[in-house]
Amino acid sequence: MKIFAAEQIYAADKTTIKKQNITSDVLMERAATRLFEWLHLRLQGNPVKIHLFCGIGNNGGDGLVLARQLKEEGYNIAVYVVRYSEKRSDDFSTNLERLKKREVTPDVLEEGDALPTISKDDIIVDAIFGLGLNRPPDDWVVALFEHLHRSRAFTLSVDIPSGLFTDRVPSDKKAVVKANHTLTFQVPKLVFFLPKTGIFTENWEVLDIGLDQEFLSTAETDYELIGKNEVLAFYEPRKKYSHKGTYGHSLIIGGSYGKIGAVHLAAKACLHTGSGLVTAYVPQCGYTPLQTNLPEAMVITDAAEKHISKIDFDIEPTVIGLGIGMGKDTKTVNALGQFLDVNKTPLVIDADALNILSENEEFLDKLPPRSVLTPHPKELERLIGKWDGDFQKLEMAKSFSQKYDCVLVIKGSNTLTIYDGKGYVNTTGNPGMATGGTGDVLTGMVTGLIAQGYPPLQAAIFGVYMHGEAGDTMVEDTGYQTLTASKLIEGIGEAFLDLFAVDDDVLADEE
Ligand SMILES: NC(=O)C1=CN([C@@H]2O[C@H](COP(=O)(O)OP(=O)(O)OC[C@H]3O[C@@H](n4cnc5c(N)ncnc54)[C@H](O)[C@@H]3O)[C@@H](O)[C@H]2O)[C@@H](O)CC1
Ligand SMILES: [K+]
Repeated sequence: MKIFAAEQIYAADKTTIKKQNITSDVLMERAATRLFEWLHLRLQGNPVKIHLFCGIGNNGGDGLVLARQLKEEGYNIAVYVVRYSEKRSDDFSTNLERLKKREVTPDVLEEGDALPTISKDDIIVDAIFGLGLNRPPDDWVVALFEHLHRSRAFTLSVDIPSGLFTDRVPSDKKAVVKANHTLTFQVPKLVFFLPKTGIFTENWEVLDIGLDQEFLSTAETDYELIGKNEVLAFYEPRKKYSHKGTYGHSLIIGGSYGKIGAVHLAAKACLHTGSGLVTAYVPQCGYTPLQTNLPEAMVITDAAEKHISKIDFDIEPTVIGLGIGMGKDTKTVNALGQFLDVNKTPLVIDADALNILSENEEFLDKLPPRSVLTPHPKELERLIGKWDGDFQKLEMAKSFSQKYDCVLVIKGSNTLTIYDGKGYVNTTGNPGMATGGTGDVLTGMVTGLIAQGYPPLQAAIFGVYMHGEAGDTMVEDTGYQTLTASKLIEGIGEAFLDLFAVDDDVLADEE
């Protein structure tokens, strides 16, 4: 699913109005009707108090239309106009008049006014600012936001939590409404997925308001949301007349004394993702544990006992996963530099190899085109430098990926894969996966996909999705705290099966 920038949404709005020959007022009515339907379906006439806070722009207009429709259905509402500006949008004004005709006169809130009492069992509708926010809200509006937050009432934001910009991180956390749920129009917004801005809404949901399909399907966007539909397009079925050679040979290079488990996890995940053959290249201390515990993998050992001192092998791997548990011993650093001088095989690079690259920038020029780098936030910072906010981080990551022609997988709650100026936002995964070894599993999975012929970008996007899906499947049995990297590997099979699973609802309909 595409993620549109605010300007594109305004343009989609305009095109829709023109092509459907409607007024903006009709579009607002349609959008707010979707909000009403959402609430009405859940509340079924429940007399709970609903406080609607409306700004003076079109977001506020949506709130006013919703208030009118709730009133007509007999709901217990209180409406407030948050007058943070003298200006009013036309559709706001039209709908204010319509509401007044239904004998609902909103309370106007201005600087210095007493704030309404809200009980924790009430519902707040936040229609104060939408996509049009262009500067931080005034202090008294921030105080209102804090008042809403303190009430602990369920807060439903319209389109976007008020105070959240679409293109930058707010400098003051208090200056944004904390939404329990956001009903966003037509398309998800990038800010829902970034660590410093995603925290302002616990959940989000898209409401289809019938914006012009042609515009939506033809527009190019800088970001895309990756769910099952997107990755299904990449999936390569296993062929009947195939053999292990058909699915590539992965080489996992890494490990050091005390960190052989990382290689074990990566190699095992690589096998579970479908790599035809997997070989591990480890220091000698890794030989016995790997041969004992992972019989499917072959093992080549370095001359050194406890760390990699020279990367030297006589096999021809399809792809190499590099760096897990490798450490940064001087000999290892030299070995990596010499290896990169001669290597032409596609690479997936993680962990200590990333840190070595950060400390030896000249190595970056030696990477084969479209190498996949999988940094967590700290490793990313070492690679691309410090950033100021999530948006600058993304721009810096894009430049880095362009400069070195690499696929950059920024690991996090919503892992973001960057390549060729575009970002792919993953939707699977959960906090249970914040545990040692899950990154090694991801490296193994992406390596295993490239081994089977998936191009590096698709392997990264698909691997990240499947990794998260495996975690989501397993956490249902383990709970967050007990999910481990080994468990995650067990979930990879389920993640593949889930790609083609038929929804229970569909089956129920057929019965
Ligand atoms: N295509 C869509 O997605 C649709 C969008 N609609 C709604 O329209 C919204 C956008 O409406 P607007 O463009 O009117 O934007 P807002 O409703 O966010 O209004 C902000 C208004 O306040 C001013 N302003 C911005 N920051 C301020 C600040 N810190 N202090 C004081 N004033 C400030 C702006 O100049 C603007 O007039 C969307 O978020 C959505 O809720 C819907 O009505 C219908 C369709
Ligand atoms: K809002």
